[in-house]
Amino acid sequence: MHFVPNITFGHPVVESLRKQLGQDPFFDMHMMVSRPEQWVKPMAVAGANQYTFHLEATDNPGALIKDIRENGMKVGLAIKPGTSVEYLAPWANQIDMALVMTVEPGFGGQKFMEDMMPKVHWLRTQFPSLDIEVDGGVGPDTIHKCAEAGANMIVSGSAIMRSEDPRSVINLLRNVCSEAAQKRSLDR
Ligand SMILES: O=C(CO)[C@H](O)[C@H](O)COP(=O)(O)O
Repeated sequence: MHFVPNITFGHPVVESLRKQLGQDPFFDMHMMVSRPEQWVKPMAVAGANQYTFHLEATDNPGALIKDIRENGMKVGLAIKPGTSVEYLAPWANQIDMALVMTVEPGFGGQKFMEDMMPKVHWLRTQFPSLDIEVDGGVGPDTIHKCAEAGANMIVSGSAIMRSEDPRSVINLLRNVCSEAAQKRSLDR
């Protein structure tokens, strides 16, 4: 299970969830912040497994990637809808996950931007084994587009939280992604 805690709560949530959960969760911290450099150490100390920062928020992605690794975490690199995927490509071999935002960062409940799917498809074609995540407006109505484009990780907020049966929504989202990934591996 991957947890993507909201930065509003920050690293105390990581510490407290780690204590409460009787399992070993994977914490990916999606840092929708300016100056992401300043939170690497606190997140590592709090027990984060992966640190995802925005390409737009730093002048030196290479140094930040190195720092995250030296602090024992995996690296995620996110781009906003207005950022071309070509800016992410030079870093793709140095990261564990590329995150394509399918809404403007800020808040949940926004409309899924289908026109981000070519970015996902291009990344999947160029980097077949890279983890590719989509975030924003993802739910039962949009998951097929994400999975077919090549996303294997998703963030889904409102579609799950507003459902009367969150478990079945989670299962559906999971199954659609796994089936698409299986099909891709058979096609290769
Ligand atoms: O934080 C976000 C945007 O800034 C996420 O997109 C959001 O939390 C996901 O929620 P939803 O599925 O409702 O779009």
